[in-house]
Amino acid sequence: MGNEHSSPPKTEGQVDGRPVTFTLRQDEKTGKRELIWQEHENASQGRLTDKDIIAALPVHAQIPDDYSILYASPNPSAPDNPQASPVIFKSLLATNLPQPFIHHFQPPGNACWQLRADNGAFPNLHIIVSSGSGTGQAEDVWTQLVKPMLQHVCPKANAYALHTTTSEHTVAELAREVFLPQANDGVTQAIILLSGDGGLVDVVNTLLAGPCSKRYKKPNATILPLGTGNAMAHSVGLTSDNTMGLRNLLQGATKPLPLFRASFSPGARLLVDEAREERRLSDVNRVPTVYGAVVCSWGLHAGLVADSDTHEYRQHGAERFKMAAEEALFPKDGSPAHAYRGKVSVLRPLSGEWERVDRETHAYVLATLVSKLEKGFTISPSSKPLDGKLRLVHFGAIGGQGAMDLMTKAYQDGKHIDDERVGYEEITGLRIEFEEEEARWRRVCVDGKIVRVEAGGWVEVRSGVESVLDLIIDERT
Ligand SMILES: Nc1ncnc2c1ncn2[C@@H]1O[C@H](COP(=O)(O)OP(=O)(O)OP(=O)(O)O)[C@@H](O)[C@H]1O
Repeated sequence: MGNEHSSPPKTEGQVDGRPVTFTLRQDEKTGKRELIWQEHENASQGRLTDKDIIAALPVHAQIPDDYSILYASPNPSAPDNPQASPVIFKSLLATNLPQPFIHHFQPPGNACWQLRADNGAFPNLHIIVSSGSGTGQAEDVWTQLVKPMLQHVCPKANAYALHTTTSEHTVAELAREVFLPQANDGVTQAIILLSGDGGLVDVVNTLLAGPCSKRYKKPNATILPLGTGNAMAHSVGLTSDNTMGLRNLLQGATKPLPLFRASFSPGARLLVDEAREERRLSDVNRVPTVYGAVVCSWGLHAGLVADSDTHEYRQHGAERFKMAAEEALFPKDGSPAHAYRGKVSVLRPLSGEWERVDRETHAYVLATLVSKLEKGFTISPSSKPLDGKLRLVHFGAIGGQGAMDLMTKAYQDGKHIDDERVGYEEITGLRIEFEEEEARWRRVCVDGKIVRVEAGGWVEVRSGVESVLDLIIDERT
């Protein structure tokens, strides 16, 4: 009793039928676990680290000592092929594992996988493989990781619908033709999205575009980090291990996905196909509207997302944002970084009054529901996963170097918010009235989509939109 240095748990067991001795090590500082097994029949040792493990699942109620350990293993082809899945699915059968290992890696009672079998009926399971997201890894991640895992865990593995995108419209069409009518009919649906934030936003906007019936049943969705920024995936913590979101899928529970509404003046247009084409936005009560779950911005952020959304830039993955930021802050013609002209007003919690931000020019105006916009870029350190709080980050035209310094601090765990030049607060509304002649300075980013507002136009963002989708997240991470 009271022995602080007790030896790590050990058991005699089997791996795939071969006798072994298991040892479960836990790092005192990080708390991370490692399962090591020593084979009895030869001198070889096997090991699995915490970050690679997807789940430990009981094999059968009548053989309580047997567990399948599902894990992700590095893909040897990945270093030479940007479209290859970084990891592949593997499993092993383990008998008599140390109890603390089972306790930690067996999905908890409220885990979503079980929850989805509502009233004993299996949900309508949809897999969306977004071939145009990120650097194009989604198809290989499906083949090498998600599909074999589903076949392993799901006895009705063939009872899913696989949808591979063929155009930028695929996800919205699917949501309009299948997800919305089924949700309105009260059908339980689970959606596994192999895409970036864009896939999620397309689903949400389509679910909100039609009328909701009284029987509306929110679909469950889970996202794998296969886009460029993957803001949602990074912000809810599902990239903190090596399983590409599969641990989250098997171990997480559902939580409503908070949304904001961005309403625009009548001339606002969505820019598509590298801004070669423009489209009208959907009207909500005759007001052009886009819903978002991640970010609405104007200024530097919107500009660099828009400028880097080309085939050429996309090949650079998340680097594309840094490359475009460099060009925006230090223009090649030697001119200074742009000072964006417009009136910015905010609505604060518990206040019914719009209050003007006391500044005529701006460099960065960004309202967000999440903490990270890309890996390591902590734009809103106070945001907790799916807390539903809209937060504003803003600063004035402080020159290219000043803005670059603040962005660098955002990569240091969000230290920019301690800088006195940065405004950071919780809001419930944001309104921008644009005072720019040139169209490129009137571009607004909503979750990666770019909306160009007409001269003299405006955008108004409000939090607190009723959720239409539940996201699966593992809050223990
Ligand atoms: N086969 C395809 N052909 C054309 N466009 C596609 C195709 N598949 C997906 N798209 C479009 O590509 C875009 C990809 O967006 P998504 O957000 O998923 O990835 P991303 O922009 O790389 O990542 P993030 O938003 O996380 O930075 C979406 O607009 C989607 O509609």
